[in-house]
Amino acid sequence: MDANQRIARLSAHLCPQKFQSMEESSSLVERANCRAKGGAPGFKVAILGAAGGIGQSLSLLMKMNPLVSVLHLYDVVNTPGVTADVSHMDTSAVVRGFLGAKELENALTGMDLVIIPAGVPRKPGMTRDDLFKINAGIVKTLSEGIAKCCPNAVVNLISNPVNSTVPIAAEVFKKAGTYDPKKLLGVTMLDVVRAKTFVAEVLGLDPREVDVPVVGGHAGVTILPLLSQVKPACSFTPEEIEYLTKRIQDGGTEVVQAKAGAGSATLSMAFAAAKFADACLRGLRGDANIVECAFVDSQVTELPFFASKVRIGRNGAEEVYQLGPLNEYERVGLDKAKKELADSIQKGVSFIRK
Ligand SMILES: NC(=O)c1ccc[n+]([C@@H]2O[C@H](COP(=O)([O-])OP(=O)(O)OC[C@H]3O[C@@H](n4cnc5c(N)ncnc54)[C@H](O)[C@@H]3O)[C@@H](O)[C@H]2O)c1
Ligand SMILES: O=C(O)C[C@H](O)C(=O)O
Repeated sequence: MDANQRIARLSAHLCPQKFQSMEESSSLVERANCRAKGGAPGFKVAILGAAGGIGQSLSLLMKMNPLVSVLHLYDVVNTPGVTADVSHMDTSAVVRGFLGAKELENALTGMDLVIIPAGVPRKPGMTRDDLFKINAGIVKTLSEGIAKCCPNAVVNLISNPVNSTVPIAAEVFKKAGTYDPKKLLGVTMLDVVRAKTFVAEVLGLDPREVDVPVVGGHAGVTILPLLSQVKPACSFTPEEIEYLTKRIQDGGTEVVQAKAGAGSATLSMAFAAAKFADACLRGLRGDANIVECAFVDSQVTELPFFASKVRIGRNGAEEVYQLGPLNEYERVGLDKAKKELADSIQKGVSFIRK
């Protein structure tokens, strides 16, 4: 291959839609895969909704992750620009962009981890459930693509309402015969990130030294911080417990109101999603003791899905931990959380079963 041919191939690399022929396309993909294998052994990760508020920052952060060898960026708008931009970062992951429904299958084929921040965000006055109408259909379509093209991938689902979108994805996978409960994880990491920040503020500690389990789900009262289990061990006054619980439960609304119509949390969410994805990749690699909170298929309560600490291993969420001892305040909170969660889960299931 002469120098001109090499340049032509490399410039087509960013935008598969510009390939001249299938032959060129597959040879290029092969070449990129070789490069990924040779230069940076690692995982293949797709971000669906990569051009959005979360998606762009998350693309940046995943391009920085040394465990990622191939990064596929998919959206229905603006992926070429985001892909060109992120691909100039001098880290080892090979970045490819995919634009529109006709490229979804190429975006998904061969992926180890699929992260989904696709869908509309809240505006002031809305609940997460108000997003169901639009986001349920988006999550259904993307899940159908995953079932077809990368049924063994671990899925990190961010799109709201998480309490319903995770059951939607599960139902799609069940219908397709590909459901592995260990591989579908609703991302509640932002609740944990907030809880660590707010608790550390009260205790006067570095947030990185603090551990706060947050269980239940990802909306209002379904977000249940277990302040009695904070590490390092500490005690709070009843006023502090009330303040912290409410602030953690309303963290999303705090950002929605501050953004005043310009969307919801994107930067802190991308940070949380990147942290969570990194934990999943370390688990897939076989690292021991990777434990994070996530909204998963669960037998911890009578509900089919629940957020709690899970151990992430080579097969996904390999172990789902019990809640541990709760105090009276948390038991009351758990009852409220379960009531709302039951309806949200059923709404997701019914959307697919009709
Ligand atoms: N789980 C959490 O903790 C958490 C936190 C923050 C936001 N969210 C949710 O994440 C979602 C995205 O938020 P955002 O601020 O990035 O929104 P955004 O509007 O900035 O970006 C969403 C992106 O999704 C894309 N999209 C729409 N339909 C698509 C489809 N069919 N396929 C692929 N991409 C599609 C859009 O083009 C857009 O680029 C919202 O539902 C929001 O509520 C969840
Ligand atoms: O609050 C929202 O709508 C977005 C997200 O779920 C969050 O917790 O920030």
